[in-house]
Amino acid sequence: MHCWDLQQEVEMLKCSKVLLSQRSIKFNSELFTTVNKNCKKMKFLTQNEAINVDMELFNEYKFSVDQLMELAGLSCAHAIAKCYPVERFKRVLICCGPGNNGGDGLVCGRHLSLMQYEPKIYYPKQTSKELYQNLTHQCKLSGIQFLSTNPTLEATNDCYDLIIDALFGFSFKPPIRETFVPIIEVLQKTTTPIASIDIPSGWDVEKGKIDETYFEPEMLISLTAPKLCASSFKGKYHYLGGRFVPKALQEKYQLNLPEYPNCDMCLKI
Ligand SMILES: [K+]
Repeated sequence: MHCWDLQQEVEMLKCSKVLLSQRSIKFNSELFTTVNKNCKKMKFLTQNEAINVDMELFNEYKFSVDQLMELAGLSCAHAIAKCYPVERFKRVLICCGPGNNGGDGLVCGRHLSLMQYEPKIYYPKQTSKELYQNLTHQCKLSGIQFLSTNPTLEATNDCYDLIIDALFGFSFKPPIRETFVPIIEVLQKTTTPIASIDIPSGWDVEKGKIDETYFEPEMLISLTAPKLCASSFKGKYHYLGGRFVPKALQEKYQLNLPEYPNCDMCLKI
């Protein structure tokens, strides 16, 4: 990828009146940003903004959790399949947390199994809510095995080609509670690539890597819009998923999302 000065690039686009549907630009050596077709920088959300967008989708737009989770999990499965082809990354471990991020992981697993992957799920803190019970039931009937103990470092290195991190999303508040410390420690040391859903688990939603408990995923799939911590993501693949935000809501929060190509569920940013 070329190094560009953002301002110069925007000026150039303005002058030449070229409309580009999306463009990834690397500037200041590390920080990636994307400019939409109106040359506006995509917004990276604070934790409160992410929670407010979420609440508005449910309260004002009357979406149900099931609806959005299905689309979010499906978009993650599509993004993963683009970067990790099933021929080489068949054996997938999905680590699911207690909230909606974990639910996205369950949905993603079901879709990956339909795409011929062989996922297994580690889901240490299950809830009795009907939605999660149903998602778990669907995974089991799809032939997905649930692990009863924390996977060891050796198992993650030898028995899996890819790990999906669906432990925590935008509601995470550090520090990591006891139940999840062992799996986070394994994720820090494993040599198997990790794809994180929405937030790399353990990262502060806004400040990113604030203590030694963090791991570096190879892939990040930001849902709805990237959160502030995504600006310090250094992995190979950053995707946007969750193509369900109505235009009016995008405008209200000035998300400046890039255009998704055609009917794709996800977009490389
Ligand atoms: K996550």
